[in-house]
Amino acid sequence: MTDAPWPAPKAPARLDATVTVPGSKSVTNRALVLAALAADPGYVRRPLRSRDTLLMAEALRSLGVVIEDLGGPGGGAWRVVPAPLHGPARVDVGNAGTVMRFLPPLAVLADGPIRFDGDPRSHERPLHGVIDALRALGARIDDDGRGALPLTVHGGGGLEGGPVDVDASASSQFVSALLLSGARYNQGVEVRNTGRTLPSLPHIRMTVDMLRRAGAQVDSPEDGGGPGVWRVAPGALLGRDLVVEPDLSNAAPFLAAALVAGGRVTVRDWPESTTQPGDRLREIFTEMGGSCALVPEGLAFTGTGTVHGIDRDLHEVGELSPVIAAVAALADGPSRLRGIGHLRLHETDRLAALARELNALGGDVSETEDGLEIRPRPLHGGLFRTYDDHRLATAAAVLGLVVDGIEVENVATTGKTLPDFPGLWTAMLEGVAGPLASGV
Ligand SMILES: O=C(O)C1=C[C@@H](OP(=O)(O)O)[C@@H](O)[C@H](O)C1
Ligand SMILES: C=C(OP(=O)(O)O)C(=O)O
Repeated sequence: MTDAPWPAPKAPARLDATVTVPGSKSVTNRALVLAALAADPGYVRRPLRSRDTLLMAEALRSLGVVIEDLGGPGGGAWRVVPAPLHGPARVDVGNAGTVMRFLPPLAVLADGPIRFDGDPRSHERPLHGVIDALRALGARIDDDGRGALPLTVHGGGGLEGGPVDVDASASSQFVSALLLSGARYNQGVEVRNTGRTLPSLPHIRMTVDMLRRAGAQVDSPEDGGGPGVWRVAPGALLGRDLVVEPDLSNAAPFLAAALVAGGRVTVRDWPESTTQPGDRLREIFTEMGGSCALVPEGLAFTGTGTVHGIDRDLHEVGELSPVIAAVAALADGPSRLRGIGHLRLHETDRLAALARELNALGGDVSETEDGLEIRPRPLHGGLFRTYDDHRLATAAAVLGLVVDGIEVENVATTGKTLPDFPGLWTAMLEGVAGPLASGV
């Protein structure tokens, strides 16, 4: 990346903005997969159009699925017309966990070889849970033996399916991946997590919820289905007409802005009920000193500029950690962020990157085995390196609101899940931020 660093803007005295956050990555990519596997056409409205979701759409198209862009305001809509899945095809996963994990279980249904590859980092991210499980269920996969990309799935036009053990301690996406395609296997699928831990449970709940809304019969541990066991019965999936919720994890930096700079930021169209982990921000940022209310327009979040430290297990909401760490570095007391060892396997080693970059600005952050200890100290300006990680870049923008001279390396990396983050951020500081979503 050769672009000049982005000078992160300082906040005005008091924020007062209403923000439209684009659609959820996790919902958009699940919706695309489920629509592609359905028995009839469906609509994905207000989809996120970012690198991760465009890669998903392109991958499905390369397998024969028709995805028509209907355009329209507020993200517009995609019409998804399922079709028999064909190989040979090549899938570029970029560095999207959802693409590299969700699509191999779908590719086994195709009638030819599907080659998967992506960014250099995608070769380091764990995929063994998906590869081993698919092999145990009867799939033929060629890889280089590391349990990672690149690989070829030799689609045989179907899969027997049935019970399978998976160690999902490295990523909840292993479980979600198998469940999403499981209804299309002859026997369905029964996934048992053999790992000692399981991150990001809300994302598995999202998978279960979206499968059920598509007509699948799913048992989960939460309905007494046995600890760590999920079952999807074989059967057809329905095409849906679905409106994608705003991405609440990407709402994090905007809410954090009100917290650290003081003032109010309202995020439009905050869902009343959701499986997105970002909904926990209401509680986490309230504990850190803010207050919030669901108002007709969305979630109104108010801060004073004074932030408190927290001691919290974040394993269910790991993707919120980079922004929480940035806020914690500006607090009036220390923080311990626990239960997030799996973040070492995300877009970058997020624990190492956050500690290194915050310390380079004068902070006092240490890595623990499963998290971070953050002892706030006055920070100074400097270059914040982002390691091709969208959430490192948005975390740096939060620091820049109150610390002079923060420059963010490769801010364009935010495009993984957020189109035009700098534009949205600047508009927030000017008090507007984003087109009205209502009426879409
Ligand atoms: O299923 C999903 O949509 C996701 C699950 C989580 O992955 P991990 O369980 O690997 O943390 C999360 O961090 C990621 O951003 C999105
Ligand atoms: C971990 C993340 O992404 P991915 O879907 O690539 O795993 C993330 O968005 O924080």
